[in-house]
Amino acid sequence: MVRVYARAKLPSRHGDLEIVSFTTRDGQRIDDIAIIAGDITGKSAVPTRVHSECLTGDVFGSLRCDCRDQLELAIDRICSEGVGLIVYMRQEGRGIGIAEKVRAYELQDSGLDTLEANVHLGFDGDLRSYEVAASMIQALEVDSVVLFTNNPEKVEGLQANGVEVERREAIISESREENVHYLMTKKAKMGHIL
Ligand SMILES: Nc1nc2c(ncn2[C@@H]2O[C@H](COP(=O)(O)OP(=O)(O)OP(=O)(O)O)[C@@H](O)[C@H]2O)c(=O)[nH]1
Repeated sequence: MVRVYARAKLPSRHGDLEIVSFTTRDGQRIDDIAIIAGDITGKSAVPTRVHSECLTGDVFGSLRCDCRDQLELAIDRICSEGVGLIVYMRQEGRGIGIAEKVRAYELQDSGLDTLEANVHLGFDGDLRSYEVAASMIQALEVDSVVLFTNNPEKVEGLQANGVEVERREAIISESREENVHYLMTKKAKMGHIL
């Protein structure tokens, strides 16, 4: 479904990485990207994080969620192992986009939890699909992955789209006063394993 479009070196403050972009089969550029450490082509049990964009956390360091902590744990892990993959999916706000996510935060500030806020706005709790992520992993010719996630739906979503997940590894950051309610809601209502 997707193919590699371009790849370039990405020296980073974490270590030497590579960035890869993709197109659909009919040539449309997609915004989702892969960040790679080492040589993953044809490899099994590649340490892999499929990360959903979180502008507030990933870029601005918001403490409302654990997104940035998880991203940094994953980058440090693949850099220290010298091999691994981060598939960075532009599925901001579990797929509702940044404008609606801010509205969802507004609703959470007045007492709703993260799921109730989505529902109040007329969305399902999670709109993400893992079809494109799976296709990117396949386009990179990765044989199988060790997936860093606490979300069983992510494992199932990749497997359903043909990715061999050798095993899941938890990716747990320190909970903070600002995100403990969010983390507890993910555990209680969204099946996350913390
Ligand atoms: N709609 C909505 N999205 C949120 C909220 N907080 C964080 N997000 C988004 O949630 C996504 C991350 O999802 P999480 O449920 O934290 O984690 P996950 O990716 O399902 O699971 P892990 O692999 O364990 O991290 C990112 O796209 C964030 O922008 C929120 O309160 N509402």
